[in-house]
Amino acid sequence: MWSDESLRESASRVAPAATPPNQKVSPMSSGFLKVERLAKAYQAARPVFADVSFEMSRGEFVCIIGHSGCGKTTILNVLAGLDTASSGNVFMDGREVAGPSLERGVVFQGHALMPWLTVRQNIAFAVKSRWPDWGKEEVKAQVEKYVAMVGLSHAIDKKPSELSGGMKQRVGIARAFSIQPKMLLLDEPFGALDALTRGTIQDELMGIVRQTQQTVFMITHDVDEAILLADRILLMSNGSDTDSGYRPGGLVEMVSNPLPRERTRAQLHHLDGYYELRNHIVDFLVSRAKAH
Ligand SMILES: Nc1ncnc2c1ncn2[C@@H]1O[C@H](COP(=O)(O)OP(=O)(O)OP(=O)(O)O)[C@@H](O)[C@H]1O
Repeated sequence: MWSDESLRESASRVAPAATPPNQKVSPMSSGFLKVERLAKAYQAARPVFADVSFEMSRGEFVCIIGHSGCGKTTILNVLAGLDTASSGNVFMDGREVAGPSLERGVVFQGHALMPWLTVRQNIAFAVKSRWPDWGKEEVKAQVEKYVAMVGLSHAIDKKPSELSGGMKQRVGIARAFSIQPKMLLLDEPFGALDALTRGTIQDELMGIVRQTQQTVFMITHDVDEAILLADRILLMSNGSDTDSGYRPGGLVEMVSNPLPRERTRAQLHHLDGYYELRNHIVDFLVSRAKAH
């Protein structure tokens, strides 16, 4: 009912002159992010997933949901350029993703802050890496802007050991946003947080994403989190042994979120279509994600 079957393709081309010689140019680059027939196999005969193709538009928020081990983190790492696929290609903004880049911000469940640096210094480190020519004042203004965005101005000169788990995760988010990446990749960023903190940070993230029109790809196990945040939800199955042999995991469905984009956590349950959408995703996880 909500499935987006149309992976739009257009003939618009990226100027070859702007492309380094070792990078391919996507022949079809209508999507800001274009994932083409991605597969990953640690054992050749039993790929974790195969034939994963999807597109994302600029400014779109996409969540991916699937059971443990189906390959979500592997896909995110390939999008980040931190891992390579066994086959297939990823193009972002018309260029092939061939390695890590400051054009992509990544936030993992563990916040990965440098413990000997303050919040300000942690974020300044990222900002200076992104814009090495910037002066002190420019860096300071950028750091303070993004720390304020996650509500941590009062803790800007504290070290990670002086912060709660939620605060540390906010710093990770501020750091990822501060380099103004073309794309943000979030791997269960709130997985380790208590429900109350998680809810607050979900609201904050949603506000910042709407304000900055950031393109986001996020892994979550939380169906409500996906419904709150995502414009589209990708449903992924696990590889499994069937009567006709091993079948790799892959994308089973792309679900468009029909709820109004300006939704909030408090009103989510009252919106028309919420329970239908939730039941659809839960049914997938219970009965289709592992069965073929
Ligand atoms: N280096 C590796 N060598 C062999 N197998 C691996 C390696 N890395 C990951 N795998 C396997 O690949 C599969 C996919 O792993 P991945 O972490 O991408 O799954 P996931 O869907 O993100 O899981 P989770 O929800 O538990 O984080 C798993 O079965 C995992 O055991």
